[in-house]
Amino acid sequence: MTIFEHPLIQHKISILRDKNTGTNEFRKLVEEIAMLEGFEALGDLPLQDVEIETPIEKCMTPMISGRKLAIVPILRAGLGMVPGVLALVPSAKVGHIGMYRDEESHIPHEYYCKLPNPIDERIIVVTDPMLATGGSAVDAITQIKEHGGKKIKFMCIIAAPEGVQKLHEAHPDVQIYVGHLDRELNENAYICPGLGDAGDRIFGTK
Ligand SMILES: O=P(O)(O)OC[C@H]1O[C@H](OP(=O)(O)OP(=O)(O)O)[C@H](O)[C@@H]1O
Ligand SMILES: O=c1cc[nH]c(=O)[nH]1
Ligand SMILES: [Mg+2]
Repeated sequence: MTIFEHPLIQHKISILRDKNTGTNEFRKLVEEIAMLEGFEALGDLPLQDVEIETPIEKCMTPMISGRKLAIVPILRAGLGMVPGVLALVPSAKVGHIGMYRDEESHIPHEYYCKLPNPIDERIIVVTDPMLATGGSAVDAITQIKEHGGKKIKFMCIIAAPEGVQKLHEAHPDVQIYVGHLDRELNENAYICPGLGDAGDRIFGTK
């Protein structure tokens, strides 16, 4: 697991946590944090030499192919992180997995899945700002693997220790990137201190 200690990420997460931060600012911050996290998480994207002609001469020079990356947000809240990663790799493919957590049982239910096909050769970055019980991330990644996904990274903004443990146990091959590791879950399976309901704060639905 990688926990980002960069002061810019920590500063932006603190503003996210503030209950007085409105939708517009919250959305921008989620996007910016995703870009900062993505810069680090994509440090192993493969390069290939391509021929470029500079004003001086032809040369072989390394480039990233967007065909090597798929971003898969877990709806809804994971959508907020997509523009930040796309800013880094604009031609990446984007899949979607829709999951909602039952309010009583906290068990995730999948309601949508559309992934790039084929997906097996791509580095896949699954985005969701919140890793709480871990149920949504575990099920989404299981679904991606059933579609052939192999090289999977999970990127979140805030995680609870319970979620990290569950995700690591279920998918030990998945690299987990966390903006901040929080204290614990409360009786409603919300992260403490957390930032509340990320989906509602991104989309202004509360
Ligand atoms: O780790 P877990 O315990 O599964 O909880 C985390 C999930 O809960 C939230 O989604 P929610 O069900 O609120 O859906 P939403 O994104 O549409 O608001 C959040 O965005 C994660 O997907
Ligand atoms: O704290 C939490 C837990 C799950 N989902 C959220 O959006 N926030
Ligand atoms: Mg929600």
